[in-house]
Amino acid sequence: MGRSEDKVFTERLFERVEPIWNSYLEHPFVKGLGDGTLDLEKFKHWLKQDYIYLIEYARLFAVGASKATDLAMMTTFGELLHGTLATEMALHRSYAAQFGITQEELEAVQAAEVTESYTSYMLKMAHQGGVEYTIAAVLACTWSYHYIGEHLAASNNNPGVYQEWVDMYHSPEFTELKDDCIRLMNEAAEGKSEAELKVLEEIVVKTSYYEYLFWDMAENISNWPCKETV
Ligand SMILES: Cc1ncc(C[n+]2csc(CCO)c2C)c(N)n1
Repeated sequence: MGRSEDKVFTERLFERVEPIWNSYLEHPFVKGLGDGTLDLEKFKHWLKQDYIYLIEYARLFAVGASKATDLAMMTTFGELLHGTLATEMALHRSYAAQFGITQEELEAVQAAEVTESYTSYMLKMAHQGGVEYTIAAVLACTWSYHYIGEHLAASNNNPGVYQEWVDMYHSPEFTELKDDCIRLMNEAAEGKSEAELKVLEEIVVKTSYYEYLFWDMAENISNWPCKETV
């Protein structure tokens, strides 16, 4: 019998999500980031929505810390929480300032449909299960951005005004955060039944699809269709 437990869990996950993540690399928004041709208005929309996304995402690490099964895991969640609130959100604030968007404006942004749906889904899963659900919910986000950052840095294109973006997501600090998430996932998967692993796998697949929808939302500068009339 072929036992999938013989493979490290995240290797199995990667095989499942690789085609989805490769589709990000073909997405016009991501391509535009990589070669510097991305329309600034689209980037500003992404930035504002991502700021809201990160606030909700940071809550997930707090849920993870509260559900952690040992002190080392709790510490890792604390570091991930700090990394998001301090490092990543600071880059967003600095980009925003560069483009004339104030911090007050950033905080007043209304979540677009995808932002709300994606963050609500992750938080729902995190609250529903043990700590492994939280880890599965955050994994695609952290890992797929690193995947994109690495790919864009390796291509010989010039990201221009988006250089800092590319640099951040494959920087040693972010590589470490991504590796922490992978390690947490494999530790949490240890000893789980195939049925339990399947549930975790579906969370990673679904969040990977949400990541694609998030790129689409930014590319199309979409928000709730009624926003102009309310
Ligand atoms: C939609 C969306 N998905 C993923 C990330 C990337 N990201 C979010 S938190 C984190 C780790 C620690 O800050 C990383 C890499 C993003 N910014 N926006």
